[in-house]
Amino acid sequence: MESFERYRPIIDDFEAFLAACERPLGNAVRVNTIKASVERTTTALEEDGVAYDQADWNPRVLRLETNSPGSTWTSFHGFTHGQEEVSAVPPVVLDPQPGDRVWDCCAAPGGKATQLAALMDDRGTVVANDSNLGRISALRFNAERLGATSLAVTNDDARNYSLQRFLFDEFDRALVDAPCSCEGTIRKNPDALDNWSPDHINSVAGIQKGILRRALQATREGGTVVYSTCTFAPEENEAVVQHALETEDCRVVDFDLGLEYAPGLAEWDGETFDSSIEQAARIYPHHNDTGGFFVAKLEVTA
Ligand SMILES: C[S@@+](CC[C@H](N)C(=O)[O-])C[C@H]1O[C@@H](n2cnc3c(N)ncnc32)[C@H](O)[C@@H]1O
Repeated sequence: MESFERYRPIIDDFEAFLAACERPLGNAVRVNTIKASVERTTTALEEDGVAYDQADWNPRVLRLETNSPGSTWTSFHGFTHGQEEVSAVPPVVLDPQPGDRVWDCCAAPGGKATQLAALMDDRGTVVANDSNLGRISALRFNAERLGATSLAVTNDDARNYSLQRFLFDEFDRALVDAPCSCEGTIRKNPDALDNWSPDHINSVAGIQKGILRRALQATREGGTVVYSTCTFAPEENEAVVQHALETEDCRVVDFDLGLEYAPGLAEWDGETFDSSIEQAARIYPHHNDTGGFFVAKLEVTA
């Protein structure tokens, strides 16, 4: 937790933040509406004797009072998918519509890609890409288990992704759920900070900038790109969005979310960020008793 000291000046109620980071995270699932409605799923959970709480901001997210959410009847049947509550936020912010062409640039193991397909009623195309071949099998498995037939899986580096293989030459929307230093997963994974270092943060920030730029280039004018990480480091969040504003035709836009969060930072370590980045969301563990996430929404302007 020592590495979090650098965030003392920017996090409100820092002691509450630290205390929340030390508490283990409860189990949450997302209802897979491709296979079953929320009502059918909650009825099945009740019949199974599994207690749950529906998230205020999203009725499709259920907090389960069981230590083995993967062993419930609803999970066996693909009605639910184990997914951290806060991890369900970026697809909701992207707001894909049925029929859209959506690129999930960093998709494995597929929690958000299958959520995107569900939000689109499984109509349209979700190109679920990941550069790590070892994680692709989990992505395929989850797509099949959850019945997401609109998913097409590719295995490439998103930074120089080619659209030549498709019958279209741009996407309507893209999600960059970037590889990151994972500080915000500390409640789920107490070892998350074992490999923490400023060098690692800076090296992953370079990859993030490349992926976000490519996502913006591959999305049509007026289309939407959501950039998210499960980390607090401003080098991987506001600084990456700032780089995109300086190098691509895009702007940061506002969004509504029924969750508590802090705004994007105005400055960090001597770097001043564009004021529009304050519309991004910094979701801290002490805000909603979740993990940590950063989410920014961008619109392609040319
Ligand atoms: C935070 S995880 C994605 C989680 C996923 N969105 C989900 O909800 O299940 C980041 C992913 O980025 C992938 N990745 C890392 N570098 C990449 C690159 N250059 N291009 C595409 N994917 C990359 C990693 O293999 C990893 O699976």
